Amino acid sequence: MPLARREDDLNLQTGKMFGSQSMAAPLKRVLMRRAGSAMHGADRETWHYGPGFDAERAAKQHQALAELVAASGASIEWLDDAQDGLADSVFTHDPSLMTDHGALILSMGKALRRTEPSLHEAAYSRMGVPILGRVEEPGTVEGGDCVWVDAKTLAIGRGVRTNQHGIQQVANLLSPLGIEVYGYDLPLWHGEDACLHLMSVISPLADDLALVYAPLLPAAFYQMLKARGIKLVEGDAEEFHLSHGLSLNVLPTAPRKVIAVAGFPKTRAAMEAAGCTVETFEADALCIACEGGPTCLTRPVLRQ
Ligand SMILES: NC(=[NH2+])NCCC[C@H](N)C(=O)O
Repeated sequence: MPLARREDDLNLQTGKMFGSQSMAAPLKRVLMRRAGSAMHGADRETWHYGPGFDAERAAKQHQALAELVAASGASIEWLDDAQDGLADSVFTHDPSLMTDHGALILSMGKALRRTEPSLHEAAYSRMGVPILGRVEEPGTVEGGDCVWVDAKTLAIGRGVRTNQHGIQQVANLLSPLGIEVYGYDLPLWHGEDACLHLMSVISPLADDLALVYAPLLPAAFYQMLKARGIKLVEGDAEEFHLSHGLSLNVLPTAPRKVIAVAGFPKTRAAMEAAGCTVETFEADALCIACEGGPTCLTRPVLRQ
């Protein structure tokens, strides 16, 4: 029996438990890690966190995000909760990527995060999610650099966190599945220690709609989005700068239903004018201080 038929039969029997080659299809299952333990005692300078970082408030803000995610109908799978000093492991978007055929275990560009992919691999093995492949050193790819433009097209930002070796490995793993992988150069922006991912400058809101900060988008990526008829909503420039880019980091729980960081009314109004429903949570201590927003704090396992 062809593989696709066998998978369909299995899904009918068991209910689909993983798979996602879309950025905005309804979120059904997601991997997260509690901030209370992981960020406990984190040293601001070591992690490149801003002066607003406060581990206790970050934990509360993370809890508020988890409540919004759960209320959207997604079930949350928690990574092992431990005070292992891996403060950035709360940003579960980055160490792995989901496909309809299983998870890709990635390889981190930020040295302090190198061991995080093994936490994801352990969680997937517990959850029964197959591993499609692994990115190996010297290749690096972080999930925040990966954007599904559609189910057959993956865009990857090449920058401080993701290199050409890594992009080539992902292309080798995905091209037998009929998926095209495109690499796009990112600017250096605030330097090698700061976090600028491809997802820092775009948040898909639906299959045909995305929130962008166009001045920092790779030009060829911008042209691809336009050529594919994806409508672009411009995030307000001042709010983008004030928030260190977090005003743009928006998590869709379904097409045009999103969770955003509170405090950026112009960006919110632009999304609402494009037909989106926007929920927000306070995230100064967790997101703005630590360079990662609601998309970064979630690794979708099943979107359908
Ligand atoms: N997907 C993301 N944008 N993740 C943000 C990660 C933030 C984290 N502090 C880091 O520097 O790695």
